This record gives sequence, C-alpha cells and structure tokens, in this order.
Amino acid sequence: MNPPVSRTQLRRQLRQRRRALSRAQQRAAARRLQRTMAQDLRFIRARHIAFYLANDGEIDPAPLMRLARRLGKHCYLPVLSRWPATAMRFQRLVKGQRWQRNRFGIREPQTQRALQARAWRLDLVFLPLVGFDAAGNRLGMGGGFYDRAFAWRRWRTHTRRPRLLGLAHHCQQVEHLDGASWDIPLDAVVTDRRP
Ligand SMILES: Nc1nc2c(c(=O)[nH]1)N(C=O)[C@@H](CNc1ccc(C(=O)N[C@@H](CCC(=O)O)C(=O)O)cc1)CN2
Ligand SMILES: Nc1ncnc2c1ncn2[C@@H]1O[C@H](COP(=O)(O)OP(=O)(O)OP(=O)(O)O)[C@@H](O)[C@H]1O
Repeated sequence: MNPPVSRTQLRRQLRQRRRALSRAQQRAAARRLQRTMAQDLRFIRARHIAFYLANDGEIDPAPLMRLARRLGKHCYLPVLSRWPATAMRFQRLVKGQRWQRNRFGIREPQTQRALQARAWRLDLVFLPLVGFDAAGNRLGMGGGFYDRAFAWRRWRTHTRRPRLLGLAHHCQQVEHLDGASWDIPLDAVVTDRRP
C-alpha cells in the first residue's frame, strides 16, 4: 500500500503526469476524443457548448471545438471575472475574436458581457480534470471555479441542463478520490480511451 497523499500532492503528481505526455501522444488523444464525442448524442444534440483552451497538458478539445463550429454550434470558453475574483463566466466565441490572458496566463476571449451566457443556458459543458476516479469524483486545478459556477445545480434538480462532462487523459484516473462537500457531480468522464 502507498501512504495516503494529500489532495495537493496528488494534484501535483497528476499535473506532472499529463505534462509528461509527448506532442504526438497529445495529438492522438485529442483526435480520439473528437472521434468519440462526434458520435455522442449529448454532443450531437447540444447547441450551446462550453469548451476550454488546453493548458498544462490537459487533453485538448480543440479538434472537437472545430467540429462544433463547423456544425454551427455556439461555442463558449470560460472567462474569469475581475470582480468578484471567484466568479467564472462563459463567453461565446465570435468571428474575429479578440483575446486576453487571465491571471493564470490562460488565454480567454476579451470580455464582452453581451456574449456571456448564464450557466443554465448551456446544453453541454466540458470540464478540464486533473484527476478522477471510477465513481466520478473529480479533482480540478483547485480554484473551485467550476464548483462555484455550477453550485446552483444542487438546488435545481429538475433541470437537466447543462450536462457536465469531465475530460481527461486515461492516465489521470486514480483508484479513489475523496469527494468534497461542494463538489458538483459530473454526468460522466470522457477520456481518450474507448468507452
Ligand atoms: N484550460 C483551462 N482553463 C481554465 C481552467 C482550467 O482548469 N483549465 N480553470 C479551471 O478552474 C479556470 C482557471 N483556473 C485555474 C486555477 C488554478 C491555476 C493555476 O495554475 N494555479 C497555479 C498557481 C498560479 C498562480 O498563482 O499564478 C498552480 O496551482 O500552480 C490555473 C487555472 C478557468 N480556465
Ligand atoms: N460553492 C462554493 N462556494 C464557495 N466556495 C467554494 C464552492 N465550491 C468550492 N469552493 C471553494 O473552492 C476551493 C477549491 O475547491 P477544490 O479543491 O475542490 O477545487 P477543484 O474542484 O479541484 O477546482 P475547480 O472547481 O476549479 O476545478 C475550496 O477551497 C472551496 O472552499
């Protein structure tokens, strides 16, 4: 048995693991993810979809986002708000999109309030995962941004939107994660491996 590791240690290990993947492995994983999701009814039926720009070795949803745009779906990216600094919103991408960097150095669309969607308007949200287990517990970057953005979901059990799909490389699966009380449950985790 390995000694128990803290969430912080585990996060560091798993981030290292995904960053260690080669460019070829990353490209192959992104392609496999695109092929899997292209046939998934949750993707096919969705019109408003939130993606993310891959960072820190995350599995790259870019090929899937390109497909979504070709299919005429509305694609959104997370933008961190300056105030309150704990909030995250989702902004639709437009032609000739202008960009900025958030406080973590991640590229995001330049803030334009008119293009921001309320989280419950989205049909499908892809969440970047640092780690996950078979029970669907997830570990994120630790900012709690997704947890807070979807905390309302607990109280609105009658709405089925949006579907929350965690994305990760297969190598980010761990035996067991302790769920935190504020964790929002995922509908599923999708990886580069065949379901
Ligand atoms: N691609 C991507 N975009 C995303 C997220 C994500 O996980 N992935 N987020 C999901 O929440 C939000 C950003 N959350 C983040 C939370 C922590 C760190 C981070 O790197 N923390 C550093 C300390 C950096 C610093 O303080 O300057 C670290 O822990 O090493 C980055 C993003 C919004 N956009
Ligand atoms: N609904 C909420 N309201 C207020 N604070 C919250 C809420 N959800 C999470 N937090 C805070 O966010 C912090 C980060 O939580 P956690 O370690 O679970 O992040 P994570 O799930 O890994 O990150 P992320 O949600 O960004 O992917 C926690 O310290 C917690 O206090």
